[in-house]
Amino acid sequence: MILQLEKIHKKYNDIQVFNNLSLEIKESEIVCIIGPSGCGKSTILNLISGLIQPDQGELMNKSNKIAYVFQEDRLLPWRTVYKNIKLVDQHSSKEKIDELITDMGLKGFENKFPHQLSGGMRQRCSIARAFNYQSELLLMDEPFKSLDYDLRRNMVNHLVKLWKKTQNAIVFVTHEIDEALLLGNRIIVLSDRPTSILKVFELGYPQDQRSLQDERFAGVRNEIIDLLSKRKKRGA
Ligand SMILES: Nc1ncnc2c1ncn2[C@@H]1O[C@H](COP(=O)(O)OP(=O)(O)OP(=O)(O)O)[C@@H](O)[C@H]1O
Repeated sequence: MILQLEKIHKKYNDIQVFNNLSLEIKESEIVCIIGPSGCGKSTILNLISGLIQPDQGELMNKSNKIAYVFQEDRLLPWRTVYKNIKLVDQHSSKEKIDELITDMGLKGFENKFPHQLSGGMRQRCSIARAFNYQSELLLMDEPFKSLDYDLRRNMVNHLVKLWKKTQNAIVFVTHEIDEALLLGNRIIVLSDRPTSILKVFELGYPQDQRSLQDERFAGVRNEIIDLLSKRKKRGA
C-alpha cells in the first residue's frame, strides 16, 4: 500500500465534506474517483498532496514523490515544450524527454511555446512533464475536462502507455464513467456530502485490452449510473 486515508474529517466553514472517510491506494494501481459535483474529489487530492490538512484522521503516505496534474495545463508560457518537461527534473536525459514527447504525440513541437499549441497538446505536455518527475504517486484532477470526446479517448491511450512504463500509482478524478472504465484498476464511487464511499468496483483486466464495447463493462457502467442517479432522485 502506498497511501492510506484513515477516518478523515474535513470541513470548510460550515460545509462538512468528510465525516469519516477511509480509503487506500496500492502501489502501481490506477484508482478512478467518480462522484457528484462538490462531494470533495479535489479535496481528496489536496489532502493527499499535503496542500490542505484534515481536521481529524490520519493520512499515511509511504512516498513523498507525488506529482499533480490539474484541470488546466499550468505550463510556463515563456518556456518551450521541451523545457517545460525538463523543468521538473533538470538531470533528466534528452533521450528520456524525447521519448516522453514521442509517447505523448508531441514530436516536432519540442521547440514550440504553449501559446503555439492546441489545448489538447498543452495538456499532453503537462502530462509528459508529470511523468518526467519520477513520482510514485500521480494525482490527476479531471485532466481531460476541457477536451472533446476524440481527444479524451486519445489521451486515455497515451496515459495508459506511459503508466505501463512507469507503473506509478495514479489517483484519477473524473466525471466521465467511460474514462474510469478504460483506466481504472479500481473505481471508487462517492456519495453526496458528507461524503462516503458508495461502492468500489475492481476491474481485473489489463487497460490495453479494454474497449468500451466490451460486454464486461456494461454491468459496471449501469451500476455506476444507477448509483449516481439514485442520488439525484433522493436530492430531488
Ligand atoms: N478552500 C475552500 N473553502 C471553502 N469551501 C471549499 C474550499 N474548497 C472546496 N470547498 C467546498 O468543499 C466542497 C468540496 O469541494 P471539491 O472541490 O473538493 O469538490 P469536487 O467533488 O472536486 O467538485 P467538482 O466535481 O465540482 O470539481 C464544495 O462544496 C466546495 O465548494
